[in-house]
Amino acid sequence: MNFEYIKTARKVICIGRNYAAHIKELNNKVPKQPFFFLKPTSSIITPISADYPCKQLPDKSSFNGFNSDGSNPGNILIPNGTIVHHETELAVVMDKYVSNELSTSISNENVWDYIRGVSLALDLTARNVQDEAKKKGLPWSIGKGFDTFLPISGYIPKETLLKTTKSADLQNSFRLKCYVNGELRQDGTTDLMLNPLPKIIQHISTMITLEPGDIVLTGTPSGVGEIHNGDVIVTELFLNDVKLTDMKYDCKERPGPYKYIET
Ligand SMILES: O=C([O-])CC(=O)C(=O)O
Ligand SMILES: [Mg+2]
Repeated sequence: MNFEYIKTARKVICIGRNYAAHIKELNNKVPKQPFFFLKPTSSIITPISADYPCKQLPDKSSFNGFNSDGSNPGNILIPNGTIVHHETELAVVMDKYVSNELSTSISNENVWDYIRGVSLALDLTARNVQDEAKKKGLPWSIGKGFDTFLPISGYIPKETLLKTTKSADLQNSFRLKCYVNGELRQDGTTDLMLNPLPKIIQHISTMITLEPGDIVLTGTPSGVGEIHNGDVIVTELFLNDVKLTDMKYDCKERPGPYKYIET
């Protein structure tokens, strides 16, 4: 697995509410314009395996930088008092500076000129922290940005995608699955995105310039739900019927003094 790409991500930017069924399950409205939020790179973890053993962190620490190969093998940490939801998402890795693009200039055909490859991500969300922020007009940064809230897979270059499928229509060919303790919770396909990749990238570029290496999360399909200390989360990314990658994480209690208290 190649995690080198994580070192070049200067930001992680995410679209919210990009699948109709997910909007409905959380009783939200379809946005009139796409909207975005950021996740800090300090929230990134990568899977633990024989090749990538769990990092020994300094006392009390829940993030201490990336290994020289870009990995940060760790468990999902559940902060005290939070209700954490899994959101499995397709991530794309940018290959170019993209700034102030016109809506006519990025198409389904040329969008892959802007993208270096893809990976599989979990946009973990402290739903009660986010719900309070939504109600009070406060930022989502903490609900989305706790340490370990961005589990991410190794990188799949676009050349592999193009070799794996004969179809030129990559946008509509990915499938995402998420299991909690063996139970299938999410199973969605990227043809259901309300804003497809060209629109996501073009829109972001009109407000925030995308830089090579930046990671863009494309929104979650329906089926989000709670995860708790002791749960095992497995998520999978397919291109048509071919599994591109998967990830497995254990959930543990977050150490340290944080406890969710209403703002
Ligand atoms: O927290 C939310 O529901 C917004 C979001 O990230 C998504 O739709 O993927
Ligand atoms: Mg999300």
